[in-house]
Amino acid sequence: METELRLESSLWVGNKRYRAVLSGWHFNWTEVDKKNRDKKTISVPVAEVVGVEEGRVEILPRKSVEDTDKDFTVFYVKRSSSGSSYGLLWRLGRIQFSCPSRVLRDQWTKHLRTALKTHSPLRPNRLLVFINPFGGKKKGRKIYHSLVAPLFELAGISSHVIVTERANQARDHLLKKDLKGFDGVVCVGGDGMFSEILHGLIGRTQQEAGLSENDPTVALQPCPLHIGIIPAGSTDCVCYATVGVIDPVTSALHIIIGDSQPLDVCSVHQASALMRYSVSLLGYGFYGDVLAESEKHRWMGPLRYDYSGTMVYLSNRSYAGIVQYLPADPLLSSPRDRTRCLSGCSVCSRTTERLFPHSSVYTSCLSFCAFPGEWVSVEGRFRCVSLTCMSSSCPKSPLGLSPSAHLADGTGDLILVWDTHPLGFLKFLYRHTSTQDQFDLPFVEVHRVKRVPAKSVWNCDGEILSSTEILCRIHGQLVRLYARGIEEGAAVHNCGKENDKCQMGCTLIK
Ligand SMILES: CCCCCCCCCCCCC/C=C/[C@@H](O)[C@H](COP(=O)(O)O)NC(=O)CCCCC
Ligand SMILES: Nc1ncnc2c1ncn2[C@@H]1O[C@H](COP(=O)(O)OP(=O)(O)O)[C@@H](O)[C@H]1O
Ligand SMILES: [Ca+2]
Repeated sequence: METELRLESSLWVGNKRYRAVLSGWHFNWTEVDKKNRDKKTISVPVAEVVGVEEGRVEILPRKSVEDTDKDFTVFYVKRSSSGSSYGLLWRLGRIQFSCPSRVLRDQWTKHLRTALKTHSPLRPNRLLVFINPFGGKKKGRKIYHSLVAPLFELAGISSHVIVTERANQARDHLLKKDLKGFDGVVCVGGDGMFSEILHGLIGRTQQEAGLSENDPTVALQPCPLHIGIIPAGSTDCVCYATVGVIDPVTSALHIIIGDSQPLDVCSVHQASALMRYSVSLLGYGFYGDVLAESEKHRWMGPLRYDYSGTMVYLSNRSYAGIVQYLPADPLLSSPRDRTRCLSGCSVCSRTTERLFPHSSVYTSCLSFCAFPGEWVSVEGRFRCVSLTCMSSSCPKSPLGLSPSAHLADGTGDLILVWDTHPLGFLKFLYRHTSTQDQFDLPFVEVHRVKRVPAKSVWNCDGEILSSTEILCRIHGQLVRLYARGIEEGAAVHNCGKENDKCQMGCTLIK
């Protein structure tokens, strides 16, 4: 049986005395007053300790070490509310302890480092980092070098950094080059850059497994490498929907501590050829037109979407189409159940039990054999048709395209917006920016699905598809991100209590 590490000592922080305790999953320190009474305790899960250094160490504004032999510094994750966003900001906390002897100091640093390894086994040692210097406001390089690289260095992570010189360079690198020794791949950029990494890693994994991505019936192999996203793009939807905030430091800390968030991926085929993979918005009609229009105005940066959205809305278009879908099991969850997929979500973990560790077998089973229900077909004129494997929340729409969608349940939400008068459609769009229910409109339908074939023109995570007739299939938990889902600050939960998870692990939408 594994012996639990426990260490308890009286240590000093400045001129205050503390009782520091390392036990099991937690490291905590309590100020003790002159009469030996306990004051405030700070408790940090060992998995959230970023690093332990001998001496008195600072990393900001630059690294400095005062090499004293009785001191040690602990860096850890500190949370703060993010104001407008739903998730929590993570910041680097720091505490400098003084020990009565060097022997005790060495005991503390050794025990803490051992505990770190034991309690967070997915911490990366070596990362491959791709920076898109032209994403978003073109600040990718600066964001990485000033905010992220010092944290990686502090955590002892070595990174191989590639600043891309062309589109698809990151994807091609992942498909062809030696990836031995890397624990994960990090992209610094937006959803387009993430999509390159996604395609490279899924493609490489299938190549190595001898599987054909062109076969829509094949059970794809899950990717062994984790993906980290440092947001530096225009929409940054995948980051927002998996972390809850667009903040490079928060994302870097999730990478460092080796958080792991599985993600559903939708494969998009035409006839017997793979077109793309999608995790967020696969959208026809309005969203396809906005993307096509926005590509002409890339020079505007992120504002191109606001401009193009307005222009496309004013053009007042609708499209004839046929959409068929295979509904998911309604007993498991529904897109109208008013829950949210948050960190530790039980709907996703129930699926996890079935998918891991033999995910390929069960993915195949869920999609082909064990799945109840029949194909449903709808035909008519649509303003837009969207399929999303996750909520697709982003700063423009904090609850997202489908607020109750799940990151890793093996399903996607299909949103059908029938042709309607312009003000009705504006109401639908506007509701995305607030907490009002965009599905509670007579011309909107939402279905939780496993597969969809359709005829249209598509925006696939920010890329235009050349074909209109497509077959989509959701592959549960095909990739894993360095993230943990959204941690909510002060939310109202199913049980009615604040800041207390309900038994389902989900919370009511505010
Ligand atoms: C009257 C107010 C209207 C507001 C409408 C708000 C609806 C917003 C939903 C946005 C969902 C975004 C899903 C993510 C899409 C991205 O993959 C894609 C590419 O992003 P990037 O690589 O960072 O450029 N972004 C888009 O397709 C932009 C859609 C904007 C629609 C207005
Ligand atoms: N060096 C480069 N030059 C031009 N395009 C690039 C480069 N690196 C990546 N790209 C492409 O730029 C597109 C947009 O990148 P992204 O980082 O998502 O920014 P944004 O969110 O502003 O669209 C992606 O599709 C990606 O393939
Ligand atoms: Ca899903």
